[in-house]
Amino acid sequence: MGRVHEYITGKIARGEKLHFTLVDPDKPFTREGLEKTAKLMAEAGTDAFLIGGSIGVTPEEAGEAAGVLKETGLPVIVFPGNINCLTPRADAVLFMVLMNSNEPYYLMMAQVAAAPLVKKYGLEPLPTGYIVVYPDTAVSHMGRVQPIPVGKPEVVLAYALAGEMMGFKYIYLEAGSGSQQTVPPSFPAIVKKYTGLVTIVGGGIRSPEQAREMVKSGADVIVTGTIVEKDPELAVKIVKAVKSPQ
Ligand SMILES: CC(C)=CCC/C(C)=C/CC/C(C)=C/CC/C(C)=C/COP(=O)(O)OP(=O)(O)O
Ligand SMILES: O=P(O)(O)OC[C@@H](O)CO
Ligand SMILES: [Mg+2]
Repeated sequence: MGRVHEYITGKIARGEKLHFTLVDPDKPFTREGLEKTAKLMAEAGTDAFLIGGSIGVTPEEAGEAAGVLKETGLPVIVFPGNINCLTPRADAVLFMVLMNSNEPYYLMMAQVAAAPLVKKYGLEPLPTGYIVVYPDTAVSHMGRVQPIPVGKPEVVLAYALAGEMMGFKYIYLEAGSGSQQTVPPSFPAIVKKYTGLVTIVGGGIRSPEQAREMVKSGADVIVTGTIVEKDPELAVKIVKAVKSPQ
């Protein structure tokens, strides 16, 4: 596997928990504003930047955001809502299958459309099973998601096992950006117990306590986006909670 995968799994092997900062290049940003946020999050200890959005990202915006974020020296990973988010200025891409989608495009055709571009751009693909738990977010709407029953962690485990058997290295348990609730802690817990997948958890994490709970439940990587936009100082506290859960 490539350098970004080595970077992530190396940290996990050393017992670290990771934090990724999500930047949506569709949200209006100035170079100065983004530089400031990137610097703040990098100094707090975030481990990488994700760039992407469900709707409206132009390749130019993705490229500009990647260029600014790369100045921190941290990896920049595309988190694609679609192929429009791909940019050669990033280091890697979460090469995702939206496993609980009812839409063939998100199960195979997005990947077919993306693969030649990922190759041409020289992006490192990080093979990822993406599971969106709740309805009522941009991602669940765009992705035609079949929600996961919250009281049934064994359902999420079955997806994770299937993903692992197909060769994925990452599983992303997503509540949805801006969600009112996080994914149930029982989800990362069961995935961590029975698979060797790198477990990424995101959506609705707005406090250090929630982040700590996810990490203690087994999440390897915590993603925050909305809170970084709304309250960067609180986002810094969340990073610190991830980095030293107790
Ligand atoms: C392999 C490639 C290139 C693409 C795969 C494409 C797939 C499977 C996409 C899954 C469906 C999807 C729409 C994912 C979006 C994930 C994402 C970047 C979410 C970021 O948050 P937003 O949904 O933009 O949140 P806001 O509503 O807060 O802007
Ligand atoms: O914006 P928030 O709610 O932090 O969600 C982050 C990420 O998991 C969204 O895809
Ligand atoms: Mg968005």
